[in-house]
Amino acid sequence: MTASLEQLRRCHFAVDLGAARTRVYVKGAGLVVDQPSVAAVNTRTGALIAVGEFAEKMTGRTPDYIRVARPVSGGTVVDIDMAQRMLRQLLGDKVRRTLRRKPVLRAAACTPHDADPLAQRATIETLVGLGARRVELVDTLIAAAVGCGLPVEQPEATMIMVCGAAATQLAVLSLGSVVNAVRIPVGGEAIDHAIVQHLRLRHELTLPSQSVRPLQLALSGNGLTPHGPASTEIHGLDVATGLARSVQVDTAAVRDAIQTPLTAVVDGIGKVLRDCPPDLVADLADRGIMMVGGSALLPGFDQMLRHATGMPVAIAERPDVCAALGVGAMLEGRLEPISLDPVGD
Ligand SMILES: Nc1ncnc2c1ncn2[C@@H]1O[C@H](COP(=O)(O)OP(=O)(O)OP(=O)(O)O)[C@@H](O)[C@H]1O
Repeated sequence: MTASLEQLRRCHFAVDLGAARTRVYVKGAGLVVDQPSVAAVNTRTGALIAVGEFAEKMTGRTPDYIRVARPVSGGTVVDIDMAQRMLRQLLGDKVRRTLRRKPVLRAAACTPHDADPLAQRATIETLVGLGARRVELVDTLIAAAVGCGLPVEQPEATMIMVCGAAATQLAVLSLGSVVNAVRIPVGGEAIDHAIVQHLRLRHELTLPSQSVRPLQLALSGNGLTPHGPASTEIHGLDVATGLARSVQVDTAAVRDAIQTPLTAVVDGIGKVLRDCPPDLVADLADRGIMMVGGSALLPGFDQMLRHATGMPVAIAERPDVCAALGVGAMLEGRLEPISLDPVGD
């Protein structure tokens, strides 16, 4: 599915439409958009009121006539029209004018490794609606690996773990291709959800829908590991009375609450390694796993994986924007193509 480096070099901009955030890389200008994938619409007039950070702030605080929409769900564009309007607004007039000047506008887009043809079509249509005459698709796993500087083009194994909002994708790469990959439908959202449920059931506390990142609150410091704080104070609303209340939450209990989603991720690592050729697995014992994606920032997640797998685990320098920077590097021609042409007899 991944386009060739030659095709990507001819693209003018690249888009990574994620369930949580949208990133746009414009050739020659760098990362110009990194905003939540959210749009707010006036349902009476159909007009777009806000996009990105501001629209996200509106979530849960809107009157009847304003709808806050998320056009991307589970890594797939579910509302093409809304995604186009959101992207147009996020790009702004200046960037759009620059792109419009290209005689044949070419775009690249990151797509999950296992995206089905319908999901791929939806991404392509979204960008065609923005004026792109050709759209190249790039596997998010490869883009992220390039973005964090892994030597993907070498004949040695590298393991990348893209920890997104809706899903975690894991792959072993070698010679510029995916050798084996899995997609686990567990990401930052599932972990947040597990904590919200825990607070509701154990402490009868609800958290305002979007104002706080429940995870950050509950796991302040290094809460995912036993070395973190023993308890942490959380502010929320009492389930029964609706009044504001604060509780001391035991971090060990929170750790247990998120064990189920995190176990699925550990199982995924085992699954990828089991189906890999032994030589590549041997490479990985030294090289380990590289974590990218926003959820890689979950405090202590890397230590937990290190403990569970016994492998070295590292977090990329800018984990959240790796995929966008990786596809950007391909657009700028910073990646040398590997030659796998027949060498002759
Ligand atoms: N510092 C942090 N600590 C914990 N979680 C974080 C942090 N920063 C971001 N996240 C989580 O990372 C997720 C967003 O990651 P990212 O931007 O990679 O997602 P995405 O690319 O939009 O998602 P997907 O790849 O699933 O479509 C959110 O669930 C968010 O809660």
